[in-house]
Amino acid sequence: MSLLTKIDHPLVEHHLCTVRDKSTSCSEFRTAIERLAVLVGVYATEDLITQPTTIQTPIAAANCHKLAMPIGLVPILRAGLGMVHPLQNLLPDASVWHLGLYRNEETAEPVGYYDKLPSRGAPSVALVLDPMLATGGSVEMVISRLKSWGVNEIRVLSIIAAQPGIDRVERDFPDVKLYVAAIDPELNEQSFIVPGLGDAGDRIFDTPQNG
Ligand SMILES: O=P(O)(O)OC[C@H]1O[C@H](OP(=O)(O)OP(=O)(O)O)[C@H](O)[C@@H]1O
Ligand SMILES: O=c1cc[nH]c(=O)[nH]1
Ligand SMILES: [Mg+2]
Repeated sequence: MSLLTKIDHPLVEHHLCTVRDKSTSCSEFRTAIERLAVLVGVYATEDLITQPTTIQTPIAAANCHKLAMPIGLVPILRAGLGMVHPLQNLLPDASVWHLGLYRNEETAEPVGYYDKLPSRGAPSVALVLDPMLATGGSVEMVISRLKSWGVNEIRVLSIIAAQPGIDRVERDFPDVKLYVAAIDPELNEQSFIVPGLGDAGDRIFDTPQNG
């Protein structure tokens, strides 16, 4: 059974046009990433476990359901920060655990530079946030770290994922669920996703690297 969910939804298609377009402004890009993160987030949380509870409305008692497990959001710095607020809105009680990685420009291998996870207290479910899954190296480094921390269930939320990166994560971590808005076929020589959207972190934070 594949644990990959590619979200087919007209709103996803619409907002993907905005993030892919090189003429989209930085603020429009951020907003579209947030809208896509909500859409991916809804699908990535649709089977979270809830427990029954009774709520007193102004009229009568109502049978309701509350989320039953501690959930952690794990944005991969920097670009993953662009998905935090929309997911926090959906999951206001989730804790947020930051991990900082960048890709070496020559090798495309991930380099870790920020990790303050405590030795204990891992959430039951971790939602890893990163708009881009290219070679899969960054997300695999994070998955390994979360597993060694003790997270039981890991779900990766991405906006655009490349097929080679998906294949790699499915091969190395068959228990990890992937939720993506788009699957692109390939990577270029610099390991950028084709057609992709360029460098997500630079477009979110308006830090162009080449002019
Ligand atoms: O699947 P991979 O080949 O590892 O590539 C994906 C990673 O690359 C980007 O981060 P980047 O290194 O550009 O850092 P940034 O978010 O600080 O821009 C992106 O946000 C992912 O974290
Ligand atoms: O295409 C890519 C690949 C990695 N990181 C990005 O931001 N974009
Ligand atoms: Mg980047």
